[in-house]
Amino acid sequence: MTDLPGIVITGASGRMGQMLIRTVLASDRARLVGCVERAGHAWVGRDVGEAMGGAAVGVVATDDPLEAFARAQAVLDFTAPAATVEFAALAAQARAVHVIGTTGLEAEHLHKIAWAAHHAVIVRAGNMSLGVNLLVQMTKKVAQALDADWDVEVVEAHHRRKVDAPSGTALMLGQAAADGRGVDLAAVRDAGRDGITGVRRLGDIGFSSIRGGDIVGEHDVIFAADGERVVLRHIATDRSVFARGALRAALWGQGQKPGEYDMLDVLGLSE
Ligand SMILES: NC(=O)C1=CN([C@@H]2O[C@H](COP(=O)(O)OP(=O)(O)OC[C@H]3O[C@@H](n4cnc5c(N)ncnc54)[C@H](O)[C@@H]3O)[C@@H](O)[C@H]2O)C=CC1
Ligand SMILES: O=C(O)C1=N[C@H](C(=O)O)C[C@H](O)C1
Repeated sequence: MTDLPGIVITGASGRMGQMLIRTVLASDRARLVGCVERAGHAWVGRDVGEAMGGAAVGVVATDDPLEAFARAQAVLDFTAPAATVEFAALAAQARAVHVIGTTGLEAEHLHKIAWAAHHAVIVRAGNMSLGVNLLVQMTKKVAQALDADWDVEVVEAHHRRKVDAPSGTALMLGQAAADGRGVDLAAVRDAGRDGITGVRRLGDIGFSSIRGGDIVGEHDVIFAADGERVVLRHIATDRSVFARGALRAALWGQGQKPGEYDMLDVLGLSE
């Protein structure tokens, strides 16, 4: 039992944090050794099982990430960009595999994460589900097959509390379409249309975001031509799909060389 990889979960009280706690506790391939929340959070100092309204599980939430990471073989991190950058440096210091699910990361954050990956294994993906990662591959293939007369639009829908847009998944799908077409996404990205936008530019990849209620995560990639449309769709109905993917990534990362990986590497879907 004690030889199983020890897992620390950051952002423990969050929507994903709580799902990750349940997933790791239910696993016979890993053990929960720590949970981290931000300083001042009501969970700090409390057993996380009790904080979730159940029985004690023997893990008390801390606001000291380095102390927790030092006891872990992997860190599952679904928090916020500034926190994730800090955790990347600390996980590298502790030589723990850092699984990053956090989205909304910008160039400055990605640069710091890439630096940490010189010293430790990092697995990062805007979506850890098997289904979305298959959709990424399908999107690239369809984009390869269709010319720029097929307008590409990525439409995503999420719960009302999501803070970033377009979603990390939408950006992965847009990147896959751009890769399939052999173009630079930054040059063709069209997000946040409003007002007199002018006609659609040939070759652009458009993004639209819906926010409402408790939607877990829905993504369509639409290829629209004159007279016909191809629509690729993924619907997540339960956050457990992301948590299972994250735990799988943590186990896969044990013994890998330092570097930055994604879920296509973990799932063996890389080309
Ligand atoms: N890659 C994937 O498969 C998925 C990614 N996500 C992403 O994960 C992130 C979190 O999503 P949710 O759980 O819905 O958000 P949430 O807001 O419910 O949870 C975030 C948690 O992080 C904690 N946190 C923030 N700063 C912290 C710090 N410095 N130290 C410790 N804890 C800190 C907050 O207190 C909160 O408990 C988002 O970026 C979201 O887009 C969500 C689902 C799947
Ligand atoms: O914030 C969420 O909830 C989700 N975020 C990820 C994203 O930005 O794509 C993954 C999933 O769609 C849920």
